[in-house]
Amino acid sequence: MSKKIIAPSLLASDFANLQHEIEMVNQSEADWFHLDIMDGLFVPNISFGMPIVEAIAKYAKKPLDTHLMIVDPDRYIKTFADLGVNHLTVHYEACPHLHRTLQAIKAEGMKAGVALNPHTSINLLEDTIQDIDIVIVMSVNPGFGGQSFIENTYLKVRDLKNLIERKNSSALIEIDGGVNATNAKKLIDYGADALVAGSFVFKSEHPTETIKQLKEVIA
Ligand SMILES: O=C(CO)[C@@H](O)[C@H](O)COP(=O)(O)O
Repeated sequence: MSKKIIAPSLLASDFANLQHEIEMVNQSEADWFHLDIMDGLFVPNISFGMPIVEAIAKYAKKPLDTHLMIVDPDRYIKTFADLGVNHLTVHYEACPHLHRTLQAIKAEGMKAGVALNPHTSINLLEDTIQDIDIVIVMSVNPGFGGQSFIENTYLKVRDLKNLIERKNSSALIEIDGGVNATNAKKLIDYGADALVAGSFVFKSEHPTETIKQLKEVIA
């Protein structure tokens, strides 16, 4: 069975101690860094941009899994590649030419991801799933950390897994929003490969131990 992945979201970290938070993830059993880029247009919140991604890239020793919650993401594909990002995920809802966008991400040497809002059907990936490396299934409405997990996500993950198998795609399924030690195992059982965890990790008393706990739960 392939290794299951935990990706702490730095959105919930202490930005005043960012280097310390990055080192914590470096030293932990986490697999990826998850970076949430929000523009205040696609989502009603602004998070952080290029200078912070550059600072993170300087210290991070694990892949940078970057989730663009922005309109017109094509404008910044090369910039993120130059900053050292490994996975670049765009929103289905923000890409009128999704196939072209995926090719452009891959041409820059990054894994190409597509994120689906809670209202967006997995069936819309029928014609692109073979070109996708990662599908982020949003289990909250994007824009904020610390929200409650949407229960319908389990069935969506199951249906997406079926689509991936039916189409012989190698896409990984990543779940983002409200992930904790209670829902993690069930998400993996329904077909998830990677789990993003923000508040559950960074707001806990011992983040390294919390990451270890998540890894054990999904092993
Ligand atoms: O993309 C997003 C929110 O839009 C997520 O990555 C959250 O940052 C996850 O945070 P928690 O729900 O785990 O606190």
